[in-house]
Amino acid sequence: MAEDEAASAKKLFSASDVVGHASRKDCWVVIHGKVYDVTKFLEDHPGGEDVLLHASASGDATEAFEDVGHSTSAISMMNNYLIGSIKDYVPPSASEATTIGGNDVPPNFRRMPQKKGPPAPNTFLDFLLLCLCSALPLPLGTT
Ligand code: HEM
Repeated sequence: MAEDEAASAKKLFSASDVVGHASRKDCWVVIHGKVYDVTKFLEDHPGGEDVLLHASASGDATEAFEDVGHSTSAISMMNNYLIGSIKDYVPPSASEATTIGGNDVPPNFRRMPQKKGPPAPNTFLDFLLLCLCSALPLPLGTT
């Protein structure tokens, strides 16, 4: 039946559940809202254990994982380490500054950089033009 699905759904974790599993003896990574226990994979990971530990400590390894451009065989290997998924997962693309469970900042509290709009380009020119126009005498009745 849907045993595969049930197996891959596994446990539901909250963002804070995954905090504190970033050591050589206990290393979880969160990728696309799924939680992987890669402790046993650390030594075998072709990219090295340090990147996994670092990605684990960052709270959400999705971007780091995607940046590497893992092969399809790497992606299919991931199932071996799947232990569950994150409840109410907020993808990192929704906020670059937020890390899941990184520091107890709620996902909807984001410090987005305030983008300043460009200054109005012709304000000064408008001003000059106004001065010029009001300084010019109107040539009325000069015929
Ligand atoms: C369960 C999770 C992961 C699995 C199963 C996995 C598996 C693999 C595999 C099989 C490779 C060899 C190249 C390939 O086939 O694509 C690889 C390379 C690599 N992985 Fe991972 N990986 C995982 C997570 C991560 C994470 C979270 C990072 C974080 C940055 C990472 C960084 C790298 C790097 C830097 C390489 C080396 C790429 C290269 O030398 O070209 N991996 N990984």
